[in-house]
Amino acid sequence: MEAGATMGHNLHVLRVDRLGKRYGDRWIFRGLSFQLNLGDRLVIVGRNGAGKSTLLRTLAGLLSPSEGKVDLPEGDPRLTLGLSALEQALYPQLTVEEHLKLAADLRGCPPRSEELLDQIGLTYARRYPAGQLSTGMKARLKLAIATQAHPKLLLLDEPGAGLDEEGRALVKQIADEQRGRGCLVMATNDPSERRLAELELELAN
Ligand SMILES: Nc1ncnc2c1ncn2[C@@H]1O[C@H](COP(=O)(O)OP(=O)(O)OP(=O)(O)O)[C@@H](O)[C@H]1O
Repeated sequence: MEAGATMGHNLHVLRVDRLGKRYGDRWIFRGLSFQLNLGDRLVIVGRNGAGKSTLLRTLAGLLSPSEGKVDLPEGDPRLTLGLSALEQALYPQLTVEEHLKLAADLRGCPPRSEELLDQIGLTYARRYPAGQLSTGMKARLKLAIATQAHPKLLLLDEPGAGLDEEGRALVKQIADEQRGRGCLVMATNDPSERRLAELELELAN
């Protein structure tokens, strides 16, 4: 599959070349090639176990490819890449605002805490420890952490899971903002989230 404009163009944000990942001798996906340019939004769909999270984690550099390669945006990946995923751990004892500060410190970027707390609707919960947050509140905090440095490549794994209507509107807002900033890759089977992206890749194994 090839998404976005011409291959060989050097304005790409993400380029994936014959990418494959296997666990043991079982291939989860193989031969994936595509390119995303500024403003491109791609949704990855596929049944449970099809490999959506595995692909996102491989794009994020958390898993190494079994074959092929991923060209990430130029620059420090702590600033150019943001990932929000269900399995991502939060620190139960740290508060919402301490998470934002820690994430900013680790990235070496300004914390933007006030603005982010307001955007994710958690200003009232800024001093709650993460261990006391509901599922949807945790999902909102992960979105804030992923978008904190305005990454060129934003990777969202089932961002709407656990979110209420206002939380889903937040996902749409983030997807819209990302268009002007870089590109978005989102794994989801949710029909309303699928509509947020112009490009679609279906995984089947
Ligand atoms: N560390 C691992 N070792 C071996 N197999 C794994 C590992 N992680 C995932 N898998 C397998 O890889 C396949 C793809 O899993 P993955 O989580 O990427 O699917 P998914 O499409 O994101 O599923 P879902 O829609 O349920 O979130 C599954 O069959 C899973 O069991």
